[in-house]
Amino acid sequence: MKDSEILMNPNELVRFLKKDPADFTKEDITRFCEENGIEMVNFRYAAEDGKLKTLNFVISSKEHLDTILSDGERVDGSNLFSFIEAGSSDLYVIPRYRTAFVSPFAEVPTLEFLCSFYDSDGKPLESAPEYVLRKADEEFTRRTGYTFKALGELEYYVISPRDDLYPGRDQKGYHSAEPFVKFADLRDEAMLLVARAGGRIKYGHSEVGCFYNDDTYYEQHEIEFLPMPVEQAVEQLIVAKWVLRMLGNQYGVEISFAPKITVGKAGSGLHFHMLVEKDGRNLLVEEGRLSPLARKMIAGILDASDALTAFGNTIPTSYLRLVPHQEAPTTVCWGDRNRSVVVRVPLGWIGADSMTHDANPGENGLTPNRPSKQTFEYRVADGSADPYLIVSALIVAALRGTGMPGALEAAENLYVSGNIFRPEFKERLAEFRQLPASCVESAEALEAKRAIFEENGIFPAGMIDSRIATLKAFDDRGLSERLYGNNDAIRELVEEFLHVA
Ligand SMILES: NC(=O)CC[C@H](N)C(=O)O
Repeated sequence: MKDSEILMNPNELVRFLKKDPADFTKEDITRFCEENGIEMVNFRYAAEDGKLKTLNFVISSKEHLDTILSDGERVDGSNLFSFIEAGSSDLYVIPRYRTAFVSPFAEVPTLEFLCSFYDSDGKPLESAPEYVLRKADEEFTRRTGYTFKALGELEYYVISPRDDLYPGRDQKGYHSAEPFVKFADLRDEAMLLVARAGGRIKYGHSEVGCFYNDDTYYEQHEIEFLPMPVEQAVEQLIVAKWVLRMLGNQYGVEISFAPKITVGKAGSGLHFHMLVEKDGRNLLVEEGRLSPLARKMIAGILDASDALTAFGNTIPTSYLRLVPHQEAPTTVCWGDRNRSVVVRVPLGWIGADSMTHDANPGENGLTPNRPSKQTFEYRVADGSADPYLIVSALIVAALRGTGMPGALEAAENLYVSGNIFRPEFKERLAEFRQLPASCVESAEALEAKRAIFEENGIFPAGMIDSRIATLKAFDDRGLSERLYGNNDAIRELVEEFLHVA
């Protein structure tokens, strides 16, 4: 980490210890606690429900702190994960020092750590989502020699009592500013706290979704992160969801990451952008266009896209979101600007280096040769996803694409250059596969393609079995059609899943 990155780093530990979090040692953490009056430690881990759990400690001595940091603790895994049986359920949780941050909410100075799960033999817990991601990431690098990076776009609704002063316009919230949006301050505060907790944020803005329902106001926002190694990409999302909910509680409003709040209004996605690097060079771009590597990875993702929903779209209301004309994907194809596709390739500043000089004629300094910002974006997932598992599944699918026979031809055949719902695409649209329309269909797709995810032991068979069983238990085939027009039933279903994941 360069001095400049340390000096302005939002994370207090980085500024104090003057080093990259990856290099934090137990001694560093202890010194930070001693010199900053830290009195408590919290262990945090996401369980099967995707929410951050907590185990609190009061530090009673330097030796006690040393024991906490060295040994971790023991927890009952059967209450955290359904695939762990009661009876042989003890697990260890071990703090990862690089994730340390000062709690933004605790009244006494408290240090927070994200933890990893270990089994009774001290081995990483095979089915821990965080370990699945580590395996997928390591396999990608082992097979290709490249680093996989990702970032999430976290969309959410703020649900509050109606306020008719400077009202927002229905479905016109995109990038709206105060006073026409009411919860930009909550977003700003969340961004700051997430950055202090180690998250790297690209930007925040208000989103399309904006509507009133009787006395309730629904306002949609988004926080988008910067590309990070995948474990950090997921960690920052999980911390951000926690921070947003905590702030919601303080502001007296509900924050929901639910895929759909009501039919006919924008849903909330959890899109993931991806890129691949080697020696700091972005390999998605070659000679000013999308590289064959990128196109093969996209082909791999499209090929597995029906089964991917089993990890990214895990509740019945997920499938109320995947409908036409709501900027959500429906059809298995990819494109550049179109938002109804599974994978979108956004503008990547290719061939656009003279803009700054044009806008600032006095500025003659050339933009330094920075690595390309090009990414491709998987648009299907929503807030019901376990981010560890959907990113693992995307890596596995993309890696498979790199060795898939005919991947480049498949990518070419599935490319659409414009809005897929325009009349000229009608015939091609009919040729493309549609995404699953229910949890049950998603489970069936995973059943058919489970081998892709189980290869090399990345996803344990028991975890896939449990995913399939959970999805099938919703018994929601044809639910969207059955609910059509029945607003009370839709409202009830939305309410049931408002705070899932
Ligand atoms: N601008 C956007 O891309 C909005 C995305 C949309 N909210 C979704 O459901 O995915």
